[in-house]
Amino acid sequence: MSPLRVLSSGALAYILWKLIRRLSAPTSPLAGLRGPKKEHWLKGNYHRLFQDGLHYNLELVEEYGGAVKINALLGAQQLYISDPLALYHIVVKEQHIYTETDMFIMGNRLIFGEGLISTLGEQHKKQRKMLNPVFSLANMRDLLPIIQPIADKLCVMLKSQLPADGSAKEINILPWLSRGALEYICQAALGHSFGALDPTRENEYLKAIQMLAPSSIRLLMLRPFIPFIVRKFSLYWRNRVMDWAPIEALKNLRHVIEVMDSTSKKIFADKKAITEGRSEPDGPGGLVARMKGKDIMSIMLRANTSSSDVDRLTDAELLGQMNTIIFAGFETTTSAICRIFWILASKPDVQLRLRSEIREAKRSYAKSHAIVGPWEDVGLPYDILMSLPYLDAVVRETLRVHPPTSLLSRTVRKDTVLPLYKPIKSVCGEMLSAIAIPEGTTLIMSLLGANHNKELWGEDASEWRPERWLTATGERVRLSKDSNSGMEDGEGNDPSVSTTEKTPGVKTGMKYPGVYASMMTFLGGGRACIGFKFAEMEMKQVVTTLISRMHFELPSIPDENGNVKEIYWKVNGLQVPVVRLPAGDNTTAQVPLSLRLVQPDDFLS
Ligand code: HEM
Repeated sequence: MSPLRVLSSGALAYILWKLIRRLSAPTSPLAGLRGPKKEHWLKGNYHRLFQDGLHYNLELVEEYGGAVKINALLGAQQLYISDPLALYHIVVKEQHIYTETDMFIMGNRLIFGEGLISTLGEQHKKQRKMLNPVFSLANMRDLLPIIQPIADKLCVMLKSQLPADGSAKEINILPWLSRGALEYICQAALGHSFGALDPTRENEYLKAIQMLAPSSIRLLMLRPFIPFIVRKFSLYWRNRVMDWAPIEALKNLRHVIEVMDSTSKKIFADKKAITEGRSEPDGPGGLVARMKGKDIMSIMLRANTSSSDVDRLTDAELLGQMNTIIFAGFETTTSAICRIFWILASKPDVQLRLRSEIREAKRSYAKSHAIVGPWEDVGLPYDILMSLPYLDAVVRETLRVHPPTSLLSRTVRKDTVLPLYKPIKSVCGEMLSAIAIPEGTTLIMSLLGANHNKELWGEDASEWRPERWLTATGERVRLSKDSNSGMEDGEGNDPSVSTTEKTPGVKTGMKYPGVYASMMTFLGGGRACIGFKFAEMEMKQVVTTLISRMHFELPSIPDENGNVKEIYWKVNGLQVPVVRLPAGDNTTAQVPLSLRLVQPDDFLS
């Protein structure tokens, strides 16, 4: 029998076995909960949630409330959660019960080794303890001026494509912003440049990291098999299966892993040699010298060397953080920055107001520091950049309404009861204020549903309205103690503390347990996004640099068939911007915008 036959027969047998077991199982423990009907015998409702699922996700919450029973793959039933109290229990109070799924942890371990997204329990806690200080405000402050040249270079690359007479040109900004985000994270995380902003330079690592998400998404349907394969087959047999399997995406993924692994080992060895004084950094103008040891990897290596034996991470764990951080910080940030420019292009009044605020801040900083030259060239220091009210409101509101990651899963590790802030109606009409959940149940946390919850954000929850983050006089609203004050690790995320009714996303003392204001975009608790301050800083730096020099508009010129490009964002777990038919193919990720140099009247008068 051919390897393909063996594989497909094995997969079919596994699917049938799972289906038969599920069908013959006693009534599902979630049977009393309401939710949508199964829409596909194999995929349940999953394809509706994860493929272009914005409206489907929001309608689920609207119709069934904060806890919904959904049909998952292979006949399984899962719980879809957006209730704030339930999410607080899941990510903060009882996070040891609600852990990452085996599929997530084992899949990540195969790809990234022993990094933060591949570990659980004490090992994960130990890694967070080492890494949290690396992302401190002090380190972000130091990093910002060092990475400003990336935004400047990105600006030069885009500007060089524009007509000097001020007329507009359509540019697909996605590949440029993606290259910029890659350069940001590689320099900041590794203190290493792969020359991502130089289009003439081919680089295997860059190609590999860019191929990682698409290859993994193509293998989505194989992911449920990962725990079984990892438990039952040794590394030798897993590699043999990879060799045999006639699945292109699997071979691509293997290549990606090999390239990432060999590159990061080489950079790691060089960095370790410099940290331990066995090797000299590059010359005075070189990146290593310019970084002054402020990159995340160098800080981590120094902290590790000086830590006690019990706290020290192994080389495998340190190595595992490199690709993890780059992967976690690349696609998400690219998506968020693209979204901001798309919004600015769609709302010229917002763009003008934002540009005026930035000009004012740069001029005033230049004046107080006797900096001469065009205001556009002024790089703002961290504290000023982070405190610009309108910029902050635009970034915050974009991340709230359009969270780059919309859904995350957890497995319940022991029988438990999940309390709800707002009771839901059961199948028999009873109101439930808590749900009994048996061990082994999978939960889907809807970050999207949480960020659009009308109960907490108001009737206009799904509207993009930056003013909600501003006072009547245009200052930043006061946020709760834990929302943006360096709280990094779940402590202090109690949703009932230090909130006021005027804080966006807060009602009768209840808020979502997110690390970033009251939103769930970066999650909360011990597994919250460790890089959220870096992401916020990068987004603000790129936006201020680019809109100081360039004006962005939606495409308006019809193609040869008279069709104008309309950008549409598909919510597929991650957000994918495409151009709708007939001007586009509705599939290829792209953000074509019309760009021109800034003119004197591109400011508020
Ligand atoms: C707008 C950009 C970003 C968004 C929306 C985002 C969102 C998230 C979310 C929702 C999680 C939780 C994932 C889970 O529990 O499964 C997470 C985890 C993580 N993020 Fe981010 N992230 C962003 C940028 C970054 C950046 C720039 C970095 C690195 C510099 C980063 C590094 C990480 C890491 C290492 C984790 C795993 C944390 C852990 O498990 O302890 N992220 N991120």
